[in-house]
Amino acid sequence: MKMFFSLHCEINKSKTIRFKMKKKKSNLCYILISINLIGCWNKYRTRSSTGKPEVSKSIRYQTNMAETPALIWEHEVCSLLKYGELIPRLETALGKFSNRDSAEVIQPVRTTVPLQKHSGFLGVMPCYMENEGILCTKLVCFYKRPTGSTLPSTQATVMLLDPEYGNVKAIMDGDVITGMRTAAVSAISAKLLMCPDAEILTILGTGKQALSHYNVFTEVFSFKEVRVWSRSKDKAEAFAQSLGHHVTACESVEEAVRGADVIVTVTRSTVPVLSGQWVKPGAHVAAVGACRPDWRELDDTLMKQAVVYVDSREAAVTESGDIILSGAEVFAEMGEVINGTKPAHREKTTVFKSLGLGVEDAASAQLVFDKWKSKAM
Ligand SMILES: NC(=O)C1=CN([C@@H]2O[C@H](COP(=O)(O)OP(=O)(O)OC[C@H]3O[C@@H](n4cnc5c(N)ncnc54)[C@H](O)[C@@H]3O)[C@@H](O)[C@H]2O)C=CC1
Ligand SMILES: O=C([O-])C1=[NH+]CCC1
Repeated sequence: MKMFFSLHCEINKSKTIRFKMKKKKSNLCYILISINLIGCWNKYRTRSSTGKPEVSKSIRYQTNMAETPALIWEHEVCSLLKYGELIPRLETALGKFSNRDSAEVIQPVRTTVPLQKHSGFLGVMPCYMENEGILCTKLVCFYKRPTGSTLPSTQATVMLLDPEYGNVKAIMDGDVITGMRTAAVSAISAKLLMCPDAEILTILGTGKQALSHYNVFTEVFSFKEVRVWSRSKDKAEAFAQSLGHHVTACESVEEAVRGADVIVTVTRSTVPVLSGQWVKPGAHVAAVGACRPDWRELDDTLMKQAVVYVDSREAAVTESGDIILSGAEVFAEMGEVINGTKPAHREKTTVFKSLGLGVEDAASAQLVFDKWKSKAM
């Protein structure tokens, strides 16, 4: 691995400046550090009456308190984030979110800016967890791509900030976080809501989320059968083969979901693909796609026959086409079930409508950062 050196500047009581060299892992880090140092020097140096540069109080503040942002790349996030550690952190975060205690979590519904020309949206997802000292925001662009498009459906970046000073502590890849935290939250919903003897898992869709969902569901549970479906049989077969010979590619949604105990919908569809007619009574559905008020994955029959759980009530009634257009009632948030304030109806057909929350990104990013720091030491 390439090693770079970063320059660290310290100011002692006599206002003399010391520069220290420190090993860093990336050249971009090095560039950022240099920019930061030059910027902070230019901004905060003052001229004394003798015309010589003098260090003001502000630079002491800046150099002592502000740290150079860490840049944490996709492969690093990938190697640092493990479901075994992520899942408990997300359960805690969802529980705190549902307490609606502003000292625990402040997390508004994401702001979305339409990118009309590109059939997409920029989502801004801030979150502050005061008691834990976590201030975070994710920027995520997501798109309604035409069939056959090879462009990514989502691209995300996560930023962690120091809540006291407001400086950025870390900028990290958000794609792995988005893939893993979304799948982990679906697995939490299944852990709480699927029937205890669940044997058959079906995944509708064969993209990024399909893969992260397959990974976590097979790591955490022991299904006897896994089925996958995609609009193109070839894609479904290629996906099934890439996962192993125990995975079956199905021709139709109906064939894929009949008799399944757990169904994960991870498509980019904007119209219903899953009908309640085909869903076994008592099955659990984790519905991950359709995150705009006019997008659907599930039909009205399913939405009305199921007990509906969500990640956030506010987000559900603002962003979920499956909830808004079906008129289905939200029974509980996942966090309420975790907190024990709402029951988990395992015996009934359940839908967990996932939209994705900033608090999930914040908890995940802090975990990545903690591990990155302990490795860097
Ligand atoms: N709830 C959450 O927290 C999150 C939700 N998402 C959403 O999850 C969905 C999947 O995301 P990715 O796996 O990253 O996307 P992807 O582009 O990697 O995969 C999408 C899959 O949907 C299939 N598909 C596209 N149009 C379809 C249609 N009309 N009917 C049936 N299948 C169709 C594609 O063939 C592909 O298999 C997207 O809607 C995305 O916006 C993404 C991230 C987080
Ligand atoms: O939570 C998230 O990152 C997203 N939800 C829908 C698209 C992206």
